[in-house]
Amino acid sequence: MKQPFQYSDPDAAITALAERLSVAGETERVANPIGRILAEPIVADRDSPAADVSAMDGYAIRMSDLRSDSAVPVSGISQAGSPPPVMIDGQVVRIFTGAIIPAGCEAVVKREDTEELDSSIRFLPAAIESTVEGSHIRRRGENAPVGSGVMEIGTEVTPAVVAALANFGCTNPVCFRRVKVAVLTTGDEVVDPATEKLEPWQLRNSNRSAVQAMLDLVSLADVEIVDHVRDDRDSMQRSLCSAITDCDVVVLTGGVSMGDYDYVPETIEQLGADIVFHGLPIRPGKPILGAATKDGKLVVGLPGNPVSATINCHRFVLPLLRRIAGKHAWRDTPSLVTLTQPPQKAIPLHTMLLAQATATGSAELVPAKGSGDLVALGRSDGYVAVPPMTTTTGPWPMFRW
Ligand SMILES: Nc1nc2c(c(=O)[nH]1)N[C@H]1C(S)=C(S)[C@@H](COP(=O)(O)OP(=O)(O)OC[C@H]3O[C@@H](n4cnc5c(N)ncnc54)[C@H](O)[C@@H]3O)O[C@H]1N2
Ligand code: MOO
Repeated sequence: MKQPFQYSDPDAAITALAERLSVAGETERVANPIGRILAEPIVADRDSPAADVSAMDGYAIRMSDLRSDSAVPVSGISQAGSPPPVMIDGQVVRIFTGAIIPAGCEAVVKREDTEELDSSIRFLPAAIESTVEGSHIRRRGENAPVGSGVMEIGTEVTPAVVAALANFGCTNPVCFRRVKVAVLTTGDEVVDPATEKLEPWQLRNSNRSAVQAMLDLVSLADVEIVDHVRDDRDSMQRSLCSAITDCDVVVLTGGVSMGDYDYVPETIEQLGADIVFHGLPIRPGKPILGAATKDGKLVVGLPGNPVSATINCHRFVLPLLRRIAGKHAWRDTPSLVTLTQPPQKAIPLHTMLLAQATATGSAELVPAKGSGDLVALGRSDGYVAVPPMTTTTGPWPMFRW
């Protein structure tokens, strides 16, 4: 670990590492694109809306018929799903939301602004006062004219995007391929979570579960390799070498600090990757390591302590993964929260404190004994990032799991 730190804050370190990474190139057509990143711009295949349509249930009128002294006959119906009727001079057409505006119609009057008689209507004062030319008419192409850009390359496909794509007939867009990830945990003391009988010097592998679960949630990654590496140089070299060869991203946990068996940093360098930072002014996670291979693959060495590994996987790996996956807006956009009580100690590090959301814009710190406290981790909704030497309640950014 280098002191002084190469970067003064986590965002600067993330940016420096991001600049060294290769962004997704390969693409594929995807039938269920939710959570994926568009690799082609989506263009309107027709005007949206495709014709002038009514925004209300009511009556299609000519402005010259808008009078309060006598009833106006209703001569036809325009309903969604059918072509419109011809509009006869001096008569109105009953129209429904989404139905096509008949030729000659200049405005739509809401049904509740009329008195409906047997085969005619009277306009109520509200209609006379508020109706102007174009009232309640959605114009052809006002959302997007045919041929215009609807969605850009690099957009993440959310349910809202799926709706927009469906509207333009795009059900299987071209997306960037998923990012291949290797998850390597380390440590002779670490055993499989299913192990029932453990010695006091053993502990269950919670980092593997945390990292894998986090990657499963983002839909951008395929975890191709999950490996546990013993604390010896050869095993580390073998595992890391095949992980770097087969995957775009390698996430390691443990073995990055100053211990005699912390082989991660030297092995990363031996395999030809450049260490962009090793050690940052953050807590938890001071020994974190970020590296990039010559061909732009990402290698992150997360500190082994479970709270540190989990928080820093979220803080560092996820945004960089989104970047590699081709997402345009890859950085986190945490919302601001005010803490219900101030942090207890001012320390000269960027601190990430486990927290529970209590209400919109407010969060409570989860009491934690340190970065091995998995109970506190499990009770948290995320973490709040507090700048160095700060004991005020914020508002500070809250990152949610
Ligand atoms: N001399 C120094 N010692 C340490 C420093 C330092 O700056 N100077 N930093 C401390 C900090 S902060 C952390 S965090 C740890 C990180 O150390 P490592 O990344 O080398 O992690 P390990 O030593 O391998 O493990 C730490 C801790 O976490 C447990 N662990 C490891 N892997 C797992 C896993 N997969 N699941 C659950 N728990 C795991 C491990 O048993 C240890 O208890 O270094 C400090 N030391
Ligand atoms: O990353 Mo460490 O968790 O600050 O103990």
